[in-house]
Amino acid sequence: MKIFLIGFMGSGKSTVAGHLSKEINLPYIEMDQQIEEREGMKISAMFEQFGEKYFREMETKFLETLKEDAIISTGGGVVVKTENISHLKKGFVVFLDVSWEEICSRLENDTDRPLWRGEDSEKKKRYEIRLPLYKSAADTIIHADTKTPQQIAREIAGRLKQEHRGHTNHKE
Ligand SMILES: Nc1ncnc2c1ncn2[C@@H]1O[C@H](COP(=O)(O)OP(=O)(O)OP(=O)(O)O)[C@@H](O)[C@H]1O
Ligand SMILES: O=C(O)C1=C[C@@H](O)[C@@H](O)[C@H](O)C1
Ligand SMILES: [Mg+2]
Repeated sequence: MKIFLIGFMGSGKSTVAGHLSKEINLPYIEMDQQIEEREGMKISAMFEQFGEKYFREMETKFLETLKEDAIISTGGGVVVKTENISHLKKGFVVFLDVSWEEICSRLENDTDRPLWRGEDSEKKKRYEIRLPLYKSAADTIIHADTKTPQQIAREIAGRLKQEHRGHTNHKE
């Protein structure tokens, strides 16, 4: 089974993926990192040299070619292309829903994320545009503002069990 963690930059996808991996004993993949390895360059350099559109194409290519079962910590912008959402739908999609205020506090000193730069109003606009996209792509939504990464991982594991029971019941 593929479990996709989706959410805005700083929502905790990478952190939670590590905990969930231990909780359910499934390896986790860092989508951004895999793209960097394939392309042999950092995402920030990709944005600078080839632009965002190129990077978005690399995200689609990653999803198209993903074979193994794993927990996938996706890139924060994976939902901006409709085509990507149909790939996500082949797995179980978990949206880590974190408020704008909490995102800002978590990323206060971040300098590494190419789209976490510039005017606050631009960043907030991006967040607001994406919120409904994350929600509609999700099979389940976790409110993740005030819980620890471990608590969130356990909650996801619980929802996966529910999902599994649901499928089993349908067959009966
Ligand atoms: N549940 C949490 N509570 C408090 N802080 C958290 C929580 N989850 C993650 N963080 C912190 O928030 C920051 C961002 O987390 P993380 O890198 O996991 O987010 P991300 O969703 O993977 O971001 P990106 O999409 O940019 O890769 C980190 O400093 C992390 O330690
Ligand atoms: O929110 C976004 O669009 C991005 C988030 C990061 O995970 C990276 O995938 C990249 O920096 C773009
Ligand atoms: Mg991450």
